[in-house]
Amino acid sequence: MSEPLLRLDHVSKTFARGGFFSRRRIEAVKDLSFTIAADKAEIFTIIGESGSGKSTTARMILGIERPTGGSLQFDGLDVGALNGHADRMRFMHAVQPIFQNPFEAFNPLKQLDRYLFLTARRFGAARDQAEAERLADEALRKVGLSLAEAKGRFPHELSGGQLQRVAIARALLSNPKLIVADEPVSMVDASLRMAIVNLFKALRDELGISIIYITHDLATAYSISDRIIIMQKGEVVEAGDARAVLAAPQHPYSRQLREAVLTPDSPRALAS
Ligand SMILES: Nc1ncnc2c1ncn2[C@@H]1O[C@H](COP(=O)(O)OP(=O)(O)OP(=O)(O)O)[C@@H](O)[C@H]1O
Repeated sequence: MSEPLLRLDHVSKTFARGGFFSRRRIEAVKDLSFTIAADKAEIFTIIGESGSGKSTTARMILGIERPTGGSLQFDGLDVGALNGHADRMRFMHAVQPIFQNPFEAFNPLKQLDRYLFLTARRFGAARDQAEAERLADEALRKVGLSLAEAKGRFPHELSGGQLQRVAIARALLSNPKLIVADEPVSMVDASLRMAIVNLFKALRDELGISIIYITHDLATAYSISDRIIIMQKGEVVEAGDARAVLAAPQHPYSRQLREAVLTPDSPRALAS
């Protein structure tokens, strides 16, 4: 079997909190292992209540936080110890983040097209302005927008949903293999959530990009996930194929997941 794209091997993260006399250890993530295959793109969902360790996991996969135990490998790179400019650049091209609040991802005083052109020059290998514009337009069209719609506009002139699409377009400019999306729709209007998460399906199917989708939203999680892990207090309490977890739910969270399928938000999930 070929090497996986991403391998988490008994990954843990412990934080120390408090002062000298009242030092407490917080085990944010305990003994987490999973892989994402290199040859088949998938949407891998991490679901769990607040404080279950989802964001800490995302931050370790993105190389922002170092694990205190275990190892994290991405395409032959040790993510916990990225050394040298070439390795860091290769990693940053291949793994792109999407965060919860798109308004925090952009400077409010900077026009959105500038971001896209800069990213196209830096990551997308555009050699001149015309090529940067072409690549930016191509990326925006993949998320249902166009350069004409974004040109000259500031972040506050777009809705949260549109801005999250621009953030996804920017991520696509580096041709990533993996997108780590941490609560990407929790600040987006409920009526637009499905449209954004359905975009992830298109990225998986049409561009072969794997997505790690982190959420506590059961309806969207059920609708788009190939595999799911359910975390509670830093530990995986249930894992497997999304439909299999739903077919035989063991954990209260998986039972809620089953009920979420029956909400008006996800009629398509029921029908499929
Ligand atoms: N930098 C830090 N220093 C100390 N403790 C931290 C730090 N980051 C996270 N924690 C703690 O680790 C635990 C897991 O937090 P984490 O943010 O990963 O959970 P989460 O599932 O993403 O929650 P949420 O959905 O609220 O973002 C929590 O108890 C949190 O308080």
